[in-house]
Amino acid sequence: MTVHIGAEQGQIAETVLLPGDPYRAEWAANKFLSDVVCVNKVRGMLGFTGTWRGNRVTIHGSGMGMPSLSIYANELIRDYRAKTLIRIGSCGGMQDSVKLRDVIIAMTASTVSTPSRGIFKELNYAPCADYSLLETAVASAKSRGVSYHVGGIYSSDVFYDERPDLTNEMERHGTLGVEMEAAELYILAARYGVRALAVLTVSDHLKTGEALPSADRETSFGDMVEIALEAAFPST
Ligand SMILES: O=P(O)(O)O[C@H]1O[C@H](CO)[C@@H](O)[C@H]1O
Ligand SMILES: O=c1cc[nH]c(=O)[nH]1
Repeated sequence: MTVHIGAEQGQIAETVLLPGDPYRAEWAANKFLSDVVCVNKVRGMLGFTGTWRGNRVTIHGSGMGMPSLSIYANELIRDYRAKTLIRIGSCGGMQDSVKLRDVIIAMTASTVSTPSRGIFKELNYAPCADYSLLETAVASAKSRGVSYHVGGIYSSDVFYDERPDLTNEMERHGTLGVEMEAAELYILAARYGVRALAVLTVSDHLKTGEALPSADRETSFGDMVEIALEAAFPST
């Protein structure tokens, strides 16, 4: 057990899928995994371990925002020895070409700040996805025939943005979407020598104002879950 995760040693798999929403973790575990066991309930941040095509997988909520993700990712990596961490999140679309329910596979994540800012000081570190996960996720998205995009996203510290000037610059520089966790996940993965990726589904759009209801964010993003699983366990 750790401060924030009640699982016993051995109850967390080496591969962990990380939705922000703990109820999405519960939905995805019950829908896609077999032999599912709930391994964490501390603070309502649900985690489940099961198997997918014979491979052990944990699906665990990360909460919203990089400080929360950082707590869970640190404990999963340092205390439970997680080796592959894939965020399965919702995001806001930032380009006209990006539509509601499209999948975004995040190559890199820009930020204003992260919990690691204190370490990097004046350095603008470029957080990036693990290439092997990225490559297999793209192949999976392609073979599933979903509408997907690969490129840079923005990991924001705020959901309610007060800096439209920055949003404009982000859009102008091709940023595909905005969410709130991937950059710190990529940084922690680099620090501890593990693999990370973020596969996102567009739940709303900054330019059109469209938005999916919260029930859809919780339970309707199956393609991104299967893309994440296929990325972690590519069939050879
Ligand atoms: O749907 P999740 O995975 O929580 O991701 C997005 O949704 C939350 C904001 O509503 C933030 O956590 C953001 O990153
Ligand atoms: O962080 C997020 C997630 C979804 N949509 C947004 O606009 N921001």
